[in-house]
Amino acid sequence: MAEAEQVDVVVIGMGPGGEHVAGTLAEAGLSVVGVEAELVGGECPYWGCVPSKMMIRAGNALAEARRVPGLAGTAEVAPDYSPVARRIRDEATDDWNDQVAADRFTGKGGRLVRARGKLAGPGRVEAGGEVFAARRGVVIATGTKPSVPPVPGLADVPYWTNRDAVAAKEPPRSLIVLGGGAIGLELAQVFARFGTRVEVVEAMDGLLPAEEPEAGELLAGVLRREGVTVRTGARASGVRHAGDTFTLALEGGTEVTAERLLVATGRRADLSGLGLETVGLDPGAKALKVDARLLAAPALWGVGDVTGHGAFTHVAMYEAQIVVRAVLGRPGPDADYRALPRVTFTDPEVGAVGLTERQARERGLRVRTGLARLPSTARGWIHKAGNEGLVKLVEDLDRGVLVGATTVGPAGGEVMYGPAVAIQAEVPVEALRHMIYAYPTFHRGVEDALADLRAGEPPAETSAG
Ligand SMILES: Cc1cc2nc3c(=O)[nH]c(=O)nc-3n(C[C@H](O)[C@H](O)[C@H](O)COP(=O)(O)OP(=O)(O)OC[C@H]3O[C@@H](n4cnc5c(N)ncnc54)[C@H](O)[C@@H]3O)c2cc1C
Ligand SMILES: NC(=O)c1ccc[n+]([C@@H]2O[C@H](COP(=O)([O-])OP(=O)(O)OC[C@H]3O[C@@H](n4cnc5c(N)ncnc54)[C@H](O)[C@@H]3O)[C@@H](O)[C@H]2O)c1
Repeated sequence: MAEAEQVDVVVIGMGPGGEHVAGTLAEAGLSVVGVEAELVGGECPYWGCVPSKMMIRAGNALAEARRVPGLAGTAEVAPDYSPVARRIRDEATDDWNDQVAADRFTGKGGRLVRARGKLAGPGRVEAGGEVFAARRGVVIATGTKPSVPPVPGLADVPYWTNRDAVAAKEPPRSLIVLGGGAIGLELAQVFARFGTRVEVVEAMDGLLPAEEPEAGELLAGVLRREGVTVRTGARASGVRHAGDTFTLALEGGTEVTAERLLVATGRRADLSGLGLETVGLDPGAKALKVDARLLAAPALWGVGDVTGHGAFTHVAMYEAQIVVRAVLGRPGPDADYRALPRVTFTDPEVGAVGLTERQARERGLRVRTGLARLPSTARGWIHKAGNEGLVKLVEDLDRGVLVGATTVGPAGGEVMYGPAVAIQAEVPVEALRHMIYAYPTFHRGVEDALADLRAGEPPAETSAG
């Protein structure tokens, strides 16, 4: 084996999490090797957040134009996907070329190794035929891959993942979306708005099943009104592909056909091949288990999707900051996921933070919930077309603080920020009730939901004690 080159830190995986750790440490003067098998920047800029949000921006523009009748006259809407495809190539991905990102890292003094990296014992990493010995430690930030369910026939057909959907130059004529989570719903709505006949097939009883059921129900109604077929509680029993048609068979005998099939049934960390066994860790685990300092083993940190704390770029960046502090020996708080925010960028957006009612009850909390419907607020009523939304709050009755909030609406992701601060800072609900909420904003729905918490108080005999 080649003699090991001494460096300070090796980062395996240069997505948003790894790139932030590696770049910041290199800027701080450490000798840092960043190992990347595909593109520096990872899933988010090339096949995830950024291009998908460009698609959504375009779809939303079409939807707003279609809302002109009844509000402001007439508008002729003729969808054309080519500006979207062009923008994804020219502005988001440089045609899937990461030179700018690679230069950004090496410009900070880092060394990039384009290869698949793996551990070769504590503090040692093999990559591209070289071995590195890291004095301060190794960071694993290898992200996730699409998780493809074991539906008979699926592995043998040319299904799409998010990568194919983002790279498409035209919307398909028809599309089956397997999975009604964040990826499935965001992309289903965009393509439908560009004229694709879309059918969403979700195994659980509602859309976005990890979030409050009220949010999934509201979204299902919106999508159906936009012409999307939504099937929930639908289990796929087989898939076949012939000519240019996919046929998805559902338990119960129904068959669904379309030109394309998008599999959006979650993501999984792939720990095999990372050499985790060489440091005494389980390569068959579902995620890299880390502690509140993001340590998986002595001087071995995990960052981002691979840790299983929530597959979001903001989680990767947050964890990266904690690891940077740890490597540099700077003080700072442990990781704290109480106010973990999520936004599904459908229209309406589904903002969520902290616990759902169900999660709070499962933790044994005595909860009280409050719900406000956006169309009943002044701003929602004024907004009219496209005003679907709600605010749902979950209070820990014993502590008198919010532990969860869901904010669905035209600006649902932005409205969530207020409740997020309240949850993180444990602001008493009593104090939230006596704040001034600007009129007529969408976030006044939070005030209404707080009032509903009061109205929804359990009867005196059960609430005592
Ligand atoms: C369609 C879509 C839309 C999304 N939208 C949003 C959004 O709006 N907001 C949001 O917060 N999140 C969104 N996400 C999630 C977001 O993309 C991820 O949470 C984020 O990219 C995770 O960053 P990461 O650094 O953990 O991993 P990744 O971005 O997955 O990067 C990991 C990197 O490691 C590399 N790698 C893996 N194994 C090795 C190895 N052995 N050696 C070397 N390199 C390796 C990979 O090639 C990859 O570049 C979206 C995801 C998808 C798919
Ligand atoms: N806006 C955002 O922040 C954003 C956008 C896209 C993705 N992401 C991240 O990427 C992750 C992955 O997204 P995703 O949508 O693939 O996963 P997801 O876990 O959010 O949703 C997957 C859905 O597929 C369903 N499903 C699983 N197996 C199925 C089957 N055999 N048949 C039918 N349905 C099935 C699940 O019940 C679930 O509803 C998200 O959880 C999120 O963390 C974030």
